[in-house]
Amino acid sequence: MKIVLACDHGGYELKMDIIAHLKERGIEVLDLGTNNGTDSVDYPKYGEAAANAVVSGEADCGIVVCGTGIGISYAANKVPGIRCAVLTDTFSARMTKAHNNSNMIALGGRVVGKGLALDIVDAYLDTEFEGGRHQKRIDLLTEIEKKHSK
Ligand SMILES: O=C(CO)[C@H](O)[C@H](O)COP(=O)(O)O
Repeated sequence: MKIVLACDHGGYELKMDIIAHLKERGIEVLDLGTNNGTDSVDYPKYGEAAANAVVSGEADCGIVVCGTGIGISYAANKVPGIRCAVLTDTFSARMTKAHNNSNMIALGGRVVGKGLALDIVDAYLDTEFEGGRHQKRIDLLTEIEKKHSK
């Protein structure tokens, strides 16, 4: 499995903690920046870049981090085919895979601490999509996307 990560300056430290954790788990990582927490950068570029890596198949899923997780999730969700959830708890982390089959998650470096963030990442990665009635709902989401991309 290969996971793409990207962040802005507000998410840099947490992203690096997540990368270290993923490597400990033996997971391959693609890091698209930003590369420090001091220079101010614009989260839309990083969210889009990570999302592109997911929809192209270069990565299996993505984790993006900004100050709150919100702005960078907006950017990722603008890319057709992306379902990116902002997460602050482990129950939602499990559900967003089991029910929503999210292919990206977003975290806030100024919101969640390292311990909780790593638990969220593990809960997301270790849960399987349940399919069934949930697939029908995801298909409905895709229909909305298609309708509005004309
Ligand atoms: O959380 C974010 C977007 O949702 C950004 O990280 C945040 O807005 C950056 O703020 P600043 O430029 O003041 O560091």
